[in-house]
Amino acid sequence: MRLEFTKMHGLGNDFVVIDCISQRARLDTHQIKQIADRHFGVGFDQLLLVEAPTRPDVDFRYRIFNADGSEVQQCGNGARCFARFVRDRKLSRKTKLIVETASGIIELNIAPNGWVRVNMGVPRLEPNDIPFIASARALTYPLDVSDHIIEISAVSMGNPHAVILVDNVNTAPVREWGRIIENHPRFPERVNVGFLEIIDRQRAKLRVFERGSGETLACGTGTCAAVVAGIQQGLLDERVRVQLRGGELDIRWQGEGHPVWMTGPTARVFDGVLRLYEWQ
Ligand SMILES: N[C@@H](CCC[C@H](N)C(=O)O)C(=O)O
Repeated sequence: MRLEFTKMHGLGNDFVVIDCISQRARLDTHQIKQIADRHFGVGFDQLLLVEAPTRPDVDFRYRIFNADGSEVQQCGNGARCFARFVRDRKLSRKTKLIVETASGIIELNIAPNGWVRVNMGVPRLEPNDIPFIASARALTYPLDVSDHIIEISAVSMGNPHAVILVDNVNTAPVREWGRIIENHPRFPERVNVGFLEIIDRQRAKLRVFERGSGETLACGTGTCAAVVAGIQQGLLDERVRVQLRGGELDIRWQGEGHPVWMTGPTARVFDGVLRLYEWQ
């Protein structure tokens, strides 16, 4: 199978993007993991598939796979790259795209400078919607993590997120706790784990240990979830600039029932061709 692809990134969260409208792509989990491999493949945090819509009121279908081959509901940095990809490949001339994902509809607005503003949808905070096992909804929940009881917030941005407040993201146990919390039995579909440091009411720092991919240089949905958790706890204002290891994102949330808006850059790194039969 011969497949053209583009390597892209959003703040260092990197992607292989494949146009499945102009070419036929059927990838199994083994092949996805091989492409994800940074030594034997191309390497990516997520694989993004651009597909024809399954309903008349949207422009495209957007599918997302983690490096471990699992298909997931949402990817914020990927959504911005998706918009840039369809514009660069001339799959659409629209500057506002309506896109279906496994967790619902998102709206992508492309600015002339390549930045993209995304309506990431309304966050869900009920434990069952995340899904997270808890007897009732709360601002924070105690969770047992390697002999500690820590406090986490739980937010769904279409995909599940746990958010932990820390004093310093540089010294936070991102990999150690990230791995444990990702697979914690109270998160039946596993979880992305964000470590949030508040600088002031408009600025924060964040590191994210992503479900199925490990720590990434940035996570768009993780950033939205962390800002939602910070606003809910009265620590952040409605508009927040978040510093991630790979750069900065602008997040706006007007509160419960409103969608989260995320604005950030996109980058195209190179185009390539995969010949999957060579790996068998
Ligand atoms: N990098 C992403 C999130 C990708 C999916 C995540 N790892 C999951 O399993 O839910 C982003 O920018 O949002």
